[in-house]
Amino acid sequence: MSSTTEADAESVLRLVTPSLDLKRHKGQAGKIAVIGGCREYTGAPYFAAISALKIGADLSHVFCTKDAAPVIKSYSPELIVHPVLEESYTISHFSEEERRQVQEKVVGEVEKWMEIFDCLVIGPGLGRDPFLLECVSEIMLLARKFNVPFVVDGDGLFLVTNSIDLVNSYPLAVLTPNVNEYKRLVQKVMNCEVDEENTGDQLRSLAKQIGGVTILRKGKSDLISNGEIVKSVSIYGSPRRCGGQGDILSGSVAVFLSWSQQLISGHESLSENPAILGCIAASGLLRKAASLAFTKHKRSTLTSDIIGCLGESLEDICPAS
Ligand SMILES: NC(=O)C1=CN([C@@H]2O[C@H](COP(=O)(O)OP(=O)(O)OC[C@H]3O[C@@H](n4cnc5c(N)ncnc54)[C@H](O)[C@@H]3O)[C@@H](O)[C@H]2O)[C@@H](O)CC1
Ligand SMILES: Nc1ncnc2c1ncn2[C@@H]1O[C@H](COP(=O)(O)OP(=O)(O)OP(=O)(O)O)[C@@H](O)[C@H]1O
Ligand SMILES: [Mg+2]
Repeated sequence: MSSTTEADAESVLRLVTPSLDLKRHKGQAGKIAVIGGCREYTGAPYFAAISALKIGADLSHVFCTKDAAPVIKSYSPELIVHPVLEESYTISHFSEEERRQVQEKVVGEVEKWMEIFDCLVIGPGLGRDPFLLECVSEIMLLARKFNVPFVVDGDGLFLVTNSIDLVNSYPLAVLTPNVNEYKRLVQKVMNCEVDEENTGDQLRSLAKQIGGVTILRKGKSDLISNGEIVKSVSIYGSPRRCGGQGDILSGSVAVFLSWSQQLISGHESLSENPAILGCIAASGLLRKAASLAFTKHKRSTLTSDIIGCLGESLEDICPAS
């Protein structure tokens, strides 16, 4: 029997979005890092990182490969871009020992910054290069060591599906699979097919089997579970399915999760789960922005149009003053 209940996403957005306060200094509204961006994909990490800023985070970093960095920098001077990740082709002539040194260097470059981040987004446009994914596995372990929450999306989910221990039992991990990514996750972890009749129950079992991580299953309705409760967000969005909307979502979850954590750590009476709140808020806002962008642009609506509507949509719910 399913016990999925529709979340009141607007109330959650009002609850977790901090007021703009002149006493606050740079950084207090959130420092986010996206781990992603390779030769093929530069749009995805940009969409995730810029969405975080547009919603209200103070700083947004991107850790990507050397080829991707100048491209991502050229999209926006607002992003702090670190060209540190390496793909196999750049080290193909290296010995085992030299490869180990490169991996240590890559992970060291991220470690220098790890403590300052409120949340990581791991995977948008990461690609599937084996050496790069090995380094990213180490970065995930490092984030767990530092207790930094992370959102796993895109190719990060490809990595995690094949090495579930990377996220198993980490309560600060959020997975945001699309239809294909969810199917692979269910097949690998539960050894069965997606059950469209019992979506909520299956999602809850999956999250439980991965030790209580939070999963946001994207689709016609977004479904969210941490293995205990199941929430849905079904606010009308947009009929356009252009690529990149999931990237907006992953960057948004990172910001709202950080804000929820801040809120809850300051209020002992609040017992809500910050990852669940972050997912509900992000899903609600993305859908509202997608709907607004669609009323303006109809069939030509693109991901950048939706990003352009994030501010107006949030303002509608939580006015800045
Ligand atoms: N503008 C951009 O840069 C965008 C990049 N994106 C990125 O694209 C990547 C894939 O995301 P999708 O949502 O398309 O993933 P899906 O898993 O939904 O689909 C990808 C398809 O391509 C195949 N595929 C991908 N990489 C492959 C590889 N190395 N070898 C063999 N087959 C491969 C998969 O099997 C699948 O059929 C992610 O990193 C994602 O973040 C998307 O977010 C869309 C926008
Ligand atoms: N059928 C649908 N109807 C309405 N909204 C949807 C539908 N499918 C997805 N969405 C919305 O679009 C958002 C992105 O989901 P989508 O499945 O496109 O992610 P994705 O494939 O990872 O995207 P990306 O191209 O960025 O990788 C979801 O949060 C959801 O709100
Ligand atoms: Mg995606």
